[in-house]
Amino acid sequence: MSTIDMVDYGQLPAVRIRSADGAQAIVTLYGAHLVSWQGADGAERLFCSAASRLDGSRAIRGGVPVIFPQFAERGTGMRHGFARVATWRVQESGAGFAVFALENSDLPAALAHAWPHAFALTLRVEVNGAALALALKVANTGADAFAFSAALHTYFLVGELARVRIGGVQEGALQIDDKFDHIYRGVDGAMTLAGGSATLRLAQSGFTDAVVWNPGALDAAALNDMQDAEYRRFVCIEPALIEPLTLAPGAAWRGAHTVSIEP
Ligand SMILES: O=P(O)(O)OC[C@H]1O[C@H](O)[C@H](O)[C@@H](O)[C@@H]1O
Repeated sequence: MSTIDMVDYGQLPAVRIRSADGAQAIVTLYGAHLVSWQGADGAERLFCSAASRLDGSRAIRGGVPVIFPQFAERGTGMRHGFARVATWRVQESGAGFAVFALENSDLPAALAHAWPHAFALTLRVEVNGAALALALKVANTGADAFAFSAALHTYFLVGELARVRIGGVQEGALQIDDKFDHIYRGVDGAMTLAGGSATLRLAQSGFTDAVVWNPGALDAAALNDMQDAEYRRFVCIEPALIEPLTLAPGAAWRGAHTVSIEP
């Protein structure tokens, strides 16, 4: 069986993508937010907070938020941009994949007003046995250039934060035990994440940077959409394009993120 169907995720309509070999992903239309990914082994690989709102009133805490057109507070617009709080459409689907789309004309007036550019975003989500492939495309469909940043703010589920080892971002493995927030610039090779139920191999293209983030105990306690102890259950490794890129009219940019489960 290889199909997509509509399911509810909390109060949010979502698309479930299944591959013939038993992998599956769930993506809410709110944010084109990948909230669950399981390889054919049936193990969940993404963290989603039990305290997250799932009603469209604020961004989902976990999964893979799509960050566009600004990263964090590096800009004058909404923190981490509006893509994660906008409602996307299903543009296409097939064996083990779906493509989600968002254009400026889909935005509520207030958001469209605050970022008055003509754009077309697509996010392609594909799963098969032991791999997840995400591809974000940003196209300038207007008559004027615009600048944007983007990221796929992936929350990986781990067994215990202190046992996590991240390879490929620095000399030797990176270990984290509490608050950590760092942008690694010019990341081009593969990264690895050990500390979940299997080692994951991460690769990215188009995205020039990788952000590694965990709020740590104090900041997690201050977040009202995360339970206090949950910070020990995830690490964010985010393919990112931090420095704003200027896109000419008619031009497009593509960023890809693939995650493979090591046997
Ligand atoms: O709470 P959010 O708006 O989802 O942001 C969560 C985090 O995102 C990124 O990883 C940033 O580097 C962090 O500084 C930020 O705290």
